[in-house]
Amino acid sequence: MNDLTKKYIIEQNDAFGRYLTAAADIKAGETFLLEQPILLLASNGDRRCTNCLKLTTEFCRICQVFALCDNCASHNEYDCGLLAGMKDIQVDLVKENPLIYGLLKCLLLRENPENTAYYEQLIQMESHLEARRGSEIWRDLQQRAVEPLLQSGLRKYLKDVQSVDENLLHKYLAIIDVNCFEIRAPDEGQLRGIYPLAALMAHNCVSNVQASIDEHYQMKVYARCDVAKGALLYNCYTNVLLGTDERRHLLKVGKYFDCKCARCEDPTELGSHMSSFMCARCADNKRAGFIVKKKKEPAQGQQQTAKQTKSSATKQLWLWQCQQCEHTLTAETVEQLIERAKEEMFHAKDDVTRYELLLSKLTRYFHPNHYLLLDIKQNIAAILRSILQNFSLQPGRKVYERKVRLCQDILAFCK
Ligand SMILES: C[S@@+](CC[C@H](N)C(=O)[O-])C[C@H]1O[C@@H](n2cnc3c(N)ncnc32)[C@H](O)[C@@H]1O
Repeated sequence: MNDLTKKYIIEQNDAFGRYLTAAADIKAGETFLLEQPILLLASNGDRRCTNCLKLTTEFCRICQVFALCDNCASHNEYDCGLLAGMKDIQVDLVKENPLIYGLLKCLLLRENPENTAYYEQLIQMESHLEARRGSEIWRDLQQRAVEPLLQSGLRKYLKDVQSVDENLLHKYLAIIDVNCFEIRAPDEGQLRGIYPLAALMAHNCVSNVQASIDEHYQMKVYARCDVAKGALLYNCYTNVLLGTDERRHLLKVGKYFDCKCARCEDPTELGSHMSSFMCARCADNKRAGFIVKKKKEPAQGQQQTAKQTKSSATKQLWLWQCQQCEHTLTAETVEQLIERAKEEMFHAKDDVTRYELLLSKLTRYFHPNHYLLLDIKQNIAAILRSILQNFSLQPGRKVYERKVRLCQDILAFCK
């Protein structure tokens, strides 16, 4: 390891598990962590060449298990040799279930004596195995990865065979889901990478670090702002351009924790109003009022009755209320407004005129900074980009101006 190891410390507490803090002052823009992945995996059941990671339908002629494209002569010698020696396995079962490859890569890391240290790092990672047990994702992966792998017959060729059971395989899948970084694939689509040190950083919806991954899959993590010695190094695990409810939901179902960062806890999302609505009553009175989601003050003596379900109790903890006039919206109305807007966005797909009309219509109900309006702006900007790249369409000055304006609006949120 290089000198950068002096820039961070691994610590642990009950709230976050393990996390990183700054071991010294880190300046804005300064790189404090460089890391290579211990695993690179295809996403979404894609079939990718195990060597160059491009999409392919070809397989290695020697081991016959891993995908290998025509442009690549070979892949990892140890993996290929071990698999080639497994004479009576059901190769078709492996090929038909591409999610098996993630498991296979974890098992091969465990097998290879040269990779013991990497495997130790992998198996120590947070899995939230018990929270996943029996869930929908558990059942789905049981069917599409765990069972086919166990039925393929390759288990008997692995060391310490008794320990290679459903539990271990689900643990691998859970570790990947909780810890992976999304990476752009060399052709199209996404890959998933496991970077054990970078994965230790705790989450915050306003991060103080930025991770970038180069074409050789090396990750570089640098500070987005000055970070004082002793401060936590926070990465953002989710899309910063989503509203609080959406971010919290994704973090809960994907990473198994309730985000309590300052942005999630603040009804105005630190003044950005990315989840706020326009108050109709204030608009009637010719003033601007914004409806935000606030925690309800519990009435004195009010207690949750045994009959209340957990979700109804959770809903009752929140209130959508105007900061100016205290006018309220019910949670159902808010849900409907969002669902209807999403439906209309779906139907406007790829049509700039429909998007622009929708944008001006929704501005009556949603705060101009609302994340759905931002999403529409991004969609319009993407369409305008392709128009501007096509000189045969002879785009006029207005198209350029609109594109610049939209990009300025979007960039304002990325600071
Ligand atoms: C990528 S791992 C981070 C490393 C992990 N803490 C460990 O000990 O291996 C993500 C997990 O860390 C914990 N975590 C990260 N950020 C958190 C936060 N802001 N609040 C609560 N838990 C957090 C959660 O358990 C989450 O599933």
